[in-house]
Amino acid sequence: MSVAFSSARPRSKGEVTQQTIQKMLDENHHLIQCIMDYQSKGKTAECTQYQQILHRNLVYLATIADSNQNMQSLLPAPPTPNMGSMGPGGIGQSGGSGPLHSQSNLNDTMAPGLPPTSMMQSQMSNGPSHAPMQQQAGQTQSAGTSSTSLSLPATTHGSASGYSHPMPPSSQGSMIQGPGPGYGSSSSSSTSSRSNLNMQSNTVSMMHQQSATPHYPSSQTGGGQQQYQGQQAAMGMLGQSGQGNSMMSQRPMGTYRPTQQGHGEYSYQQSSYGEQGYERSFDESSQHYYEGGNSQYSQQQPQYQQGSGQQQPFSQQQYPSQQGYSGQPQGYGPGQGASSQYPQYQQDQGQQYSSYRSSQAASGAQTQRPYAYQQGQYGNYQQNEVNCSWLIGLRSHLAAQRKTTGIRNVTTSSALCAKPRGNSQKKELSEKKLTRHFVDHRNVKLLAGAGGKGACTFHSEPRKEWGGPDGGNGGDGGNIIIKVERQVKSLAQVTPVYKGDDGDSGGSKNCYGRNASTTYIAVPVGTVVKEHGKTVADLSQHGQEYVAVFGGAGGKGNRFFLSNENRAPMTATPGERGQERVLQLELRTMAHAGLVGFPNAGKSSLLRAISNARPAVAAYPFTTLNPHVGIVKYRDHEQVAVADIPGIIRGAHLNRGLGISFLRHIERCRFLLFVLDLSSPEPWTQLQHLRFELDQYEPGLSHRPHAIVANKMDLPGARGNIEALRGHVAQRVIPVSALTGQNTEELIIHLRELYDAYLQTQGQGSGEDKPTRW
Ligand SMILES: Nc1nc2c(ncn2[C@@H]2O[C@H](COP(=O)(O)OP(=O)(O)OP(=O)(O)O)[C@@H](O)[C@H]2O)c(=O)[nH]1
Ligand SMILES: [Mg+2]
Repeated sequence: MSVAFSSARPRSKGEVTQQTIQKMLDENHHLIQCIMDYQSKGKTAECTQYQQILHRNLVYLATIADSNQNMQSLLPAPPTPNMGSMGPGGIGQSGGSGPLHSQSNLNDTMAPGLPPTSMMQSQMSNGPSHAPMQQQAGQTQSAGTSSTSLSLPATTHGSASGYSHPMPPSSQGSMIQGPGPGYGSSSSSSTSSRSNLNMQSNTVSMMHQQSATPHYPSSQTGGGQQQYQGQQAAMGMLGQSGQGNSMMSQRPMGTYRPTQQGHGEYSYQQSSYGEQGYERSFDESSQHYYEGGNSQYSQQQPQYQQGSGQQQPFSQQQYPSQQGYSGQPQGYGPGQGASSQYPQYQQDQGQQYSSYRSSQAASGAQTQRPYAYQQGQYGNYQQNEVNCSWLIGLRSHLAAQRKTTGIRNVTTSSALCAKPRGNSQKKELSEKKLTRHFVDHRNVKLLAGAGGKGACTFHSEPRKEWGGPDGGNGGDGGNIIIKVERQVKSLAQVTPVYKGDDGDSGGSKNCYGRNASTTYIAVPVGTVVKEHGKTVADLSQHGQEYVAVFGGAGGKGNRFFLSNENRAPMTATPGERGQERVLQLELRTMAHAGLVGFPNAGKSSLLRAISNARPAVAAYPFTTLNPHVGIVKYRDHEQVAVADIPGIIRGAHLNRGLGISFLRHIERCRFLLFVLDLSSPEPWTQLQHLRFELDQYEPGLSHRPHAIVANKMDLPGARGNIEALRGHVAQRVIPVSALTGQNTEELIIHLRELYDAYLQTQGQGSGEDKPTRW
């Protein structure tokens, strides 16, 4: 630790006087005002700049404080009655003997002009209880052990010889390393953290001092309390560093700062930073820098508390989050009965730290300190009260301003910062829009690309004037291919005319023209290509292609006509024209079963009841204007596709109603479900008309495997019709209610029976195309 201080000392650049520090404090004050001004004006960039400068100053001040604190070792022990028996100092720091203490070295390099007083020492240091320890350490080191903290053995702090507290090593060591199970730092980790101390010693010291400072206070009297508050504020100003405070006021002195403990705390501090997910940058980190000190402070306290078995329940209450300490060894009892000693201080402390820390934790920690310093000793700190207050204000200001201005305040990766999105569930398209986008018939004119013309050129170059013909051939024209794409659901995107690309012309130097690229027309699965009413292609599988028109061949260049008879052919042919066709594209819905019925029979309702499809349902005819396909799933993962076909009325084959154009969708259905409205009179007549219309569209279509679904059984009169219907038809009748879902299970089971029967016929090689398995 001492090495860390030594490394920081050069930064002070010469003699540091109280005037210098005061000047810097004034500068900080000015900076704060500027920051607030800019903040109010909304100039965040300037704000950030000034905040960084301020942070730098604060760190610098803390560094000076660190470098000067070791004067403590020269100073007499503070008048603490508890010192010998309790507290960290009482803990015995006998170890001054340890090589870890570099107090003697630091004394040599102590800044001149700093008035070391016992009072200051006591104020700054962590306490009187440490003073003896440090003295002892100094003595021991002068006896020859002048090694620095760099020579710390790679052992735990508690066991380090240089920091041999008289107490059981386990107590201090466990506290420093910490952490215990709750923090999980091991001795190796604490050791490794030590290696970083050179860089972070200031931080350590500041944080440590912060934690140490509150111990003095033992605010016993009201007047002294006020003084102490000033002192506390100063601490808050300088990164809540007690050292900084002492520096400002009195040039002070070494705080109580057992080096190893500082290391240990530091190492713990590092881990705590990691746990807190530090992702803020400079100005933000500065805040946490102090907060870290604070937290460290609050974490350190429990260690002491736990050292005293009597305080343990209290500490647990105050630090519920640090239950990992509960298993710490005890017997390090500085704070016996201290909690009742500083009730007022607790309150004040809580107020001071309330802006960035749980005041209760801090105050609770304070109460563990037995160091009963007299308030009179802090009289010199009164002069800093103003500075303290405004720096305390600064912190709260900065914290508040960061929040208001959003300067590096949050991480955008947080879910809380994510842009709120609306309901991801898209609104269902209305039937009208669906109809507009659903096209199941197209006439297309296809013109393949023409071939490129051949070139007629002759080679010529110096000394080779007659190089012969070198005209290249033209490229072939582009084909047009109709290709099935699974993603395409209708023929809406098919345009009336397609023109293939022409091939490039040939060039000189025997350059051939480039062949034109192929033009693809994407169509949905189930598209039938017809020409003059005759089916030329049935595209029922994804990826199937049909070359509708071929591009023209490219022309020949004059090089092609070179012969012995004609050494200089002047002939070059143009490219051929591409093929031209007019085709009809028809989409036939691919489904296993088709729902056929009159309008308002409840087809769409039934499909909704037995599948996941969501066709529109309304109490008016021709609600459904294009087919919808739903999938009925079974436990054995078999799936049956059911298509909802627009309603058919009597005379549909004469183009009444919607006509029978949509009946093409039934063509691919392997079995049919005739849906009858049982609430209507004589429902069997509906079945007769439906069959008639189907046969008008395609003879024999009504004789496909089918079932009769008697819908709307929930309505009155339907039950009477069911028996009459059964008397008129020989096929199976399944009474259901699509509205209530009544008996839909029987329909689903029967659907599976039809499906299985269909599969069996397929297995026997009926020769029919197998519908796409959904
Ligand atoms: N009470 C009762 N009403 C039903 C039942 N099934 C359908 N409906 C009603 O009948 C009306 C027509 O239902 P749809 O499912 O749109 O009939 P559809 O056969 O698809 O009609 P189109 O699409 O025009 O051919 C709606 O008001 C439904 O609520 C049923 O089982 N019981
Ligand atoms: Mg419908």
